[in-house]
Amino acid sequence: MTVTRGLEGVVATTSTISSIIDDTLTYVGYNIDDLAEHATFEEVVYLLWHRKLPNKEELEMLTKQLAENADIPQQVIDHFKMYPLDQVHPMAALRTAISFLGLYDEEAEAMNLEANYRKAIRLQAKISTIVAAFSRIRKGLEPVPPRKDLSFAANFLYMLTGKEPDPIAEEAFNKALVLHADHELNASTFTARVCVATLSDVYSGITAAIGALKGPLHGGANEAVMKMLTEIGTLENVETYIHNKLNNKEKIMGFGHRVYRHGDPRAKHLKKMSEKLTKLTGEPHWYDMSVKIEEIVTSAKGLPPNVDFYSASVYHSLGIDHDLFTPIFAISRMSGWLAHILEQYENNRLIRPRAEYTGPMRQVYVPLEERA
Ligand SMILES: CC(=O)SCCNC(=O)CCNC(=O)[C@H](O)C(C)(C)COP(=O)(O)OP(=O)(O)OC[C@H]1O[C@@H](n2cnc3c(N)ncnc32)[C@H](O)[C@@H]1OP(=O)(O)O
Ligand SMILES: O=C([O-])CC(=O)C(=O)O
Repeated sequence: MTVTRGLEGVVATTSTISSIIDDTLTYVGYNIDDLAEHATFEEVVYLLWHRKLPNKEELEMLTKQLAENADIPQQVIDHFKMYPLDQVHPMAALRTAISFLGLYDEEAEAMNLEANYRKAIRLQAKISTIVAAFSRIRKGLEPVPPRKDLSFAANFLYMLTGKEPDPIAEEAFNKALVLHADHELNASTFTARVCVATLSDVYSGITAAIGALKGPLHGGANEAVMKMLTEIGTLENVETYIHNKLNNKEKIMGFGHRVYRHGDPRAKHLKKMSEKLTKLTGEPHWYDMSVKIEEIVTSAKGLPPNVDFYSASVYHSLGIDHDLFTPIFAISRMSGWLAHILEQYENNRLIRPRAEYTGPMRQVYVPLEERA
């Protein structure tokens, strides 16, 4: 048996959703740079689910469906109020809430394509409301109900704060959502596909995916980046802090990638946004520190920043609590997970690799009373 640790380089499926070829990322063949510049998140959701950009009517229809399905059951809100709120991470709350939400979906167990598509709309619509409601409840505030007249990006920021975001914040948040929407067979998407390949239901697949995204080697890195920036505190401290970490063989969060060799094409967009937004909020030091960290890590280790690195200072500049950074990643990636889940169902085969056994062999069973 040949063991490929971490399944590096293993091609486990075909897919028509997104591609990473020669460090270029596309969604259904559209370069991420064009989508980041021009597309709304709603257009990207349509693209990932239908493999074509929507025309005007198709986009209006999806936008309307997302707006009409954004309310969440009162039971989810009441459930949040029962959590030990001072110790629950929002990703744990989100993971639990999505699973809980499935209990109130009459079609949760239905396995036909139409029902699964309707569930996709409901999940994409409700995840923003869930994250925003949890954030408010843990602060002792009442949730703000979703508005049907706002874009997906603006509606989330509105539900979080109770105030309509300004156009700069809406544009930045929309771009961040577009950039995070899908990424081929990343760990959380693979998790979702493994789960539903047993013919388990959509809610189970998404719950599993959220669990995988939570870890700091994957989506959790964006929160960890902000923790690092906060710990460093000033530009003068960057050099010593980063060199100490590297000397101790510790990883620098937000750097490196399993697939990209010369850099993550999403990072440059987030870097530009970070520069603009940190200046606007009068906190340019977050950007300056990030640039300095990038210089040191790139020259010492040859590792460029990934999507999580500059997104940290972008979300911070939008006034978002640091432990909501990964749930926000999940709001966007929900679109990709659902596209992959639907694709998996279309042409399913159980995903079941092998393990090379390296433990002891030919052991002799000893009765309990004779064991040392
Ligand atoms: C949305 C996303 O999921 S993007 C990724 C988000 N995760 C992070 O930013 C966490 C930090 N980065 C990492 O841990 C890794 O680069 C990963 C998990 C992204 C990719 O991991 P892998 O492909 O398995 O690479 P692996 O962890 O084996 O690293 C290879 C070598 O580069 C080093 N390395 C990789 N990333 C880093 C890093 N961020 N800082 C320092 N060294 C690193 C490793 O220490 C290792 O060195 P060695 O060969 O001397 O032991
Ligand atoms: O593809 C990966 O391994 C991780 C990643 O960048 C993502 O999920 O966006």
